[in-house]
Amino acid sequence: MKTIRVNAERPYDVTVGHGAVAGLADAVAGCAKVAVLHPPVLADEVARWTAGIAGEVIPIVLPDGEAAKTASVLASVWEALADAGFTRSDAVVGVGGGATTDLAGFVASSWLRGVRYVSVPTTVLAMVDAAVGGKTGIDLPQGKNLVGAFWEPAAVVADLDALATLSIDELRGGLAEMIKHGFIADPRTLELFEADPAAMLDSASPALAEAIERSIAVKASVVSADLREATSVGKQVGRELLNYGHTLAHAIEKREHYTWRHGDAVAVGLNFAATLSHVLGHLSASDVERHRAILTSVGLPISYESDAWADLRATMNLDKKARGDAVRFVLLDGVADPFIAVAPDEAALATAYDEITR
Ligand SMILES: NC(=O)c1ccc[n+]([C@@H]2O[C@H](COP(=O)([O-])OP(=O)(O)OC[C@H]3O[C@@H](n4cnc5c(N)ncnc54)[C@H](O)[C@@H]3O)[C@@H](O)[C@H]2O)c1
Ligand SMILES: O=C(O)C(=O)C[C@@H](O)[C@H](O)[C@H](O)COP(=O)(O)O
Ligand SMILES: [Zn+2]
Repeated sequence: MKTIRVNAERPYDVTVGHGAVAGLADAVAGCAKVAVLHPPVLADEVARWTAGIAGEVIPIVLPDGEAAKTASVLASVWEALADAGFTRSDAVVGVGGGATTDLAGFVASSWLRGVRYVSVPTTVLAMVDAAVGGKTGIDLPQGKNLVGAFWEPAAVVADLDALATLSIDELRGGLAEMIKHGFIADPRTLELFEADPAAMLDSASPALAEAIERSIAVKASVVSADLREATSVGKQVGRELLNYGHTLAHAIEKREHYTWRHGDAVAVGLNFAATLSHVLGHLSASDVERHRAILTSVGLPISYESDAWADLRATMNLDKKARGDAVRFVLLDGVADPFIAVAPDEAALATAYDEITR
């Protein structure tokens, strides 16, 4: 078992390892009621994992996956909490993938203006990224994660045993964020992928466990330094760093009406961001090729539709990094050497997109 400290506004621990969920009862000790939000597929696990909780457990079943991140689901959970007489001595727990933890965290941030929140991520993506760092929220038809709050968990419990039931496609989606962490901050992660891509697709492999721990450490370190994502400037890159690949990824997700896996969209977005870095004269061609090789070695997509650029470019204007009508990208000069590009040349953007189309 490993404990990784997040030292932002309200310090908390991420506990990661086989059997970590045994720590859940302690994380909600003293809470009279514990609302446990989860997708239908995890009902049995939730019953087992919450059996040792002293307070009253109130399971709330959410729609599966991204369908949970809507205003109507949010409102329905608020009403369930009201009906249950949920007060400030109670706690919200999110058990599931990143969609569940994003919604559950937002519920906790907004109920009575904020109650205790504990995150129990059950996908690779949620363990290494979504459950850590306090970004919560929902989607709108107009754009991804457009409504939300920063609300830090009191604890994150990442039990690697939970990954045993995850489909290979969902596991793979999480690898995209890990590869992102590798390129922005941790070359050793890239070496782990290059040494044994198949091990990264095996939920029980020690190599995946090591890479997950490294990835959580990257995320913890970045959000500890800049929880609220202050505007980054040039080579001074704070939390916006974690948005590498996401400007295009979120536009694809919106275009696909949130039916694409986030991780798959991020994989395409990483290829785009690397290619754009190269087109603008920064990243070397071999480093772009390294992105493509690692992403494809684990079966992630790197291309998107050739006729979609105008639509995707328009959506980017609502990206949260944009300021006024200046769209901004996290780009790389090299591995672990990021910078912020403000309003890059439109022709360069189109050229880079053209290079990643199928
Ligand atoms: N807040 C953040 O910092 C942050 C970071 C990255 C991603 N995100 C968000 O996370 C979401 C993506 O998360 P995700 O990839 O985990 O998707 P997800 O939450 O939709 O989960 C993927 C699927 O796996 C199922 N599942 C979850 N755990 C399982 C398990 N142990 N066994 C079997 N099935 C299981 C879910 O029911 C779902 O069908 C997106 O909404 C993205 O925007 C947020
Ligand atoms: O934690 C962050 O900050 C990130 O950017 C991590 C991303 O992987 C994640 O998808 C996040 O939800 C995107 O944030 P957004 O502010 O662009 O919606
Ligand atoms: Zn992401």
